[in-house]
Parts: sequence; C-alpha cells; structure tokens
Amino acid sequence: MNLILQKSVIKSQQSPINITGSKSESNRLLLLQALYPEIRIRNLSNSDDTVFMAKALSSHSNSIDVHHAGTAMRFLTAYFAVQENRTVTITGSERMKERPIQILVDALNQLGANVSYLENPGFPPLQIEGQKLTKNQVTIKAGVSSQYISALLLIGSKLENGLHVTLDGEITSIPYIKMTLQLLNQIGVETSFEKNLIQIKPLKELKERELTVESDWSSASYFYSLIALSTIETEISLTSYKMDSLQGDSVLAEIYKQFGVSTSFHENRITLKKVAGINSSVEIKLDLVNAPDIAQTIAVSCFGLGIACHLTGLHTLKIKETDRLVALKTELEKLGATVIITEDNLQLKATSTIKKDIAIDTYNDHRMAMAFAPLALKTDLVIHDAGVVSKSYPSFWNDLKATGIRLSE
Ligand SMILES: O=C(O)C1=C[C@@H](OP(=O)(O)O)[C@@H](O)[C@H](O)C1
Ligand SMILES: C=C(OP(=O)(O)O)C(=O)O
Repeated sequence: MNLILQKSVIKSQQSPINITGSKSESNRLLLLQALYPEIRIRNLSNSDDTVFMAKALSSHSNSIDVHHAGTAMRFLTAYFAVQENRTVTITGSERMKERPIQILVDALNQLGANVSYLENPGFPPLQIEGQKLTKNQVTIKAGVSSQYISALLLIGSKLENGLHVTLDGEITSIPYIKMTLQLLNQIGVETSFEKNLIQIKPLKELKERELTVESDWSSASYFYSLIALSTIETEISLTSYKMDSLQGDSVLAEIYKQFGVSTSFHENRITLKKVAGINSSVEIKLDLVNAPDIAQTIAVSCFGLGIACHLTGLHTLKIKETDRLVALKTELEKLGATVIITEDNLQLKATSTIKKDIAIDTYNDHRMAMAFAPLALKTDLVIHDAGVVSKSYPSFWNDLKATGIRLSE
C-alpha cells in the first residue's frame, strides 16, 4: 500500500492519541512471563514485533519465525537455549538473516548452550537444542547491539547460580540494558551493574504481580517532529506516559526543546506544544548512541526545519531493519538535501527548499515511513509500502490523520 500525503496543517485536537505499549518493555515482559507465569501484563504493545514474540512463546511447534522482530530473535534465542529437552529452529525475514547474532550465540555456547547455524555462520536461522546451562560467567562484546546483553540478562535469574556478565569494550544502547535490569528488579530479581560487570541473582519463583507497560516513546517521536515542523501554534496530547520512564527514548522531551517543543506531564498524558521558534543558523549536534531509534525522526525534523545537524553514535543503524544511514541519505537527497554519512554519523546541510511529490521508499523499515510522514506539513509526498509501520505502531496512519494530515491511498 502506498499512501499519498497532501500538504496539510495540524488541526486542534479533540482527544489525546492513545499510543500502544512499548514493544521493548512488552517483549521483555512476555519472556519473563514465560519464565514466571505469575506475571500479569497490562497495556501490552499491539505491534507485530510483540505479536510474533507472544506467538513464538505460546507455540508448541519446533519451527519459529519472528519475521522482522530483532528483539524477538535475540530474546527467544536465549529463551529456547534453556528450554530443556526441546529443539527448535528459529528464523526471520530475509533481512533478519542478514542481521548478525554471533556475539549472542557465542556467549550462550560459552555458558553451555547448544546453538548452531543452519545457513550462514553468524546469522539466523539457528538451531537450538535446549539444555540446562552449566556455567554462570560470560564475557560479551558490548558495542554491536545491547539486545544480545538483554537476552542473556532475561534468562539469568532462572540459571541455578544466577549470571555474571562482563561487558567488553564500549557499551552501546545502555538505556535498553538498564530497562532490562529495572524490569527484573520490578519482579523481585536482585541485580547489580557496576562498571562493566552485571550480576543477576537467581530467583526460582515469585508471587503474583501485575506490571503495566508504558506507551512507546519511540512512537511519540513522530508527534514531536510534527509539532516541531508546524508553523501554527498548536499542541498534541499522547497517553500513557510517565516522567520516570524506563525507556531511553524519553530523552525526546529534552532534545525537542531545541526545536521549540515543550512537554508537560499531566496524570498519564504528555502534551507537546510549540513554544518557540528556532534559529535556523544553528547546527544541531547530538550523540545518539543511547537513543538510536530516534535518529531518523531527528534527521527529518532538521531537514524540514531547514537546519543543519550532525548526529553521531549511529554505528548500530547499519544493522537494523535496513541500513538506516544509507536509507536516510538516499531519501533525504531525493527531497533536495545534502547528506554525508560515515560508518557511525550523519551530517545534514541546511536546505531551504523541499522538493514536491517525491515518493519515499521505506525499505521494510517502519521508522523510515513514520519519520518522513511529518514532512506533509511542508510538502505533498508519497510513502511507499506504508503498511510497514505495523512493526511497532499499527495505528500510526489513523492517529496521524486525526492530527489533520490529509492522506489517501
Ligand atoms: O532492547 C531493545 O528493546 C532494543 C534495543 C535497541 O537495539 P540495539 O541495542 O541493537 O541498538 C533498539 O534499537 C531496538 O529498537 C530495541
Ligand atoms: C531496531 C528496531 O527494532 P529491532 O532491532 O527490535 O528489530 C526498531 O524498532 O527501530
């Protein structure tokens, strides 16, 4: 499905937009619930990634397919590695077969697991023969994806002697590791994270408890961009958010102050409001090593505002749903931008004009579709394969329409 977005203005909002639960929190809690059935989860994400995670955990089949869901692939690899007397194969989309997993497989095998490759060494699909893991100490490279580390931590408290993980090298996406530890703490698991050592104490069982997933902050980013790009004074409210978020992408509230957007918290909702103009001669400089999923949103906001930016800490973008650095450069340049990329950063020059009627390719990447959509406040554009948004935010287009963006097939 391709969508045509006509140049629009934001209309005054009637009711808050209810954004689905964080897929990161949801997929962690689903795995923990499989290990500790006493857990009840509220506000679970309705994203494809969470649907595939839930389906895999409830399946009795020996063949699991997680499609594009990176967290599901990594977390389930660890989960099935400790399911004694069960052998499964786990695969995903063509892109998933290009997303590296060797660092996690090596770490699990060091602990006594039996995980092997079915096609290309280092990549899914995998065959996993579930075992009781005999060791409890492991060293893992920390600079490629934090999901490998979270995967180990999530099974740690079910190992007889808990788990000691030593992180080797620079640590990427730290807030996601902290989210994992905080959720473990919330169910009663004792953890510590000092310097490069993470320790997880064993916990056999727990009492019934209910956990509520906060709505997804990465999904909120597209509304921050919309408010930043709006030329009329306007506001948008989103639910259900809290100030002490577990999600690193909540840094958006701070970052978008630079774009003139304020965030106020009231009960469980945030209200985003345009409160100031921006100085178009500034260059926005941001290190996004802790918040890689909002890089596309920020780059497109800067382009739409005609301001330059230099975004660093982006080395993980190359192994996500697509090579996001190349995809951003290609699509922004179609619209008239000048973009320079390296292995880990992106520089956008200030551009005052935006080309009209450009069709944006999305490369099976939900965030390409959603990040470019707010440009409809500036120009007419087309989004190719717009259904990709369901990976994290199935109702995105309906919610965008409710803000006043005119769209049709
Ligand atoms: O643990 C998680 O839930 C995630 C971690 C991040 O991945 P990396 O650690 O690979 O950067 C992030 O990009 C992804 O969307 C979700
Ligand atoms: C990178 C992402 O997801 P994953 O790695 O879990 O596929 C994302 O949602 O932006």
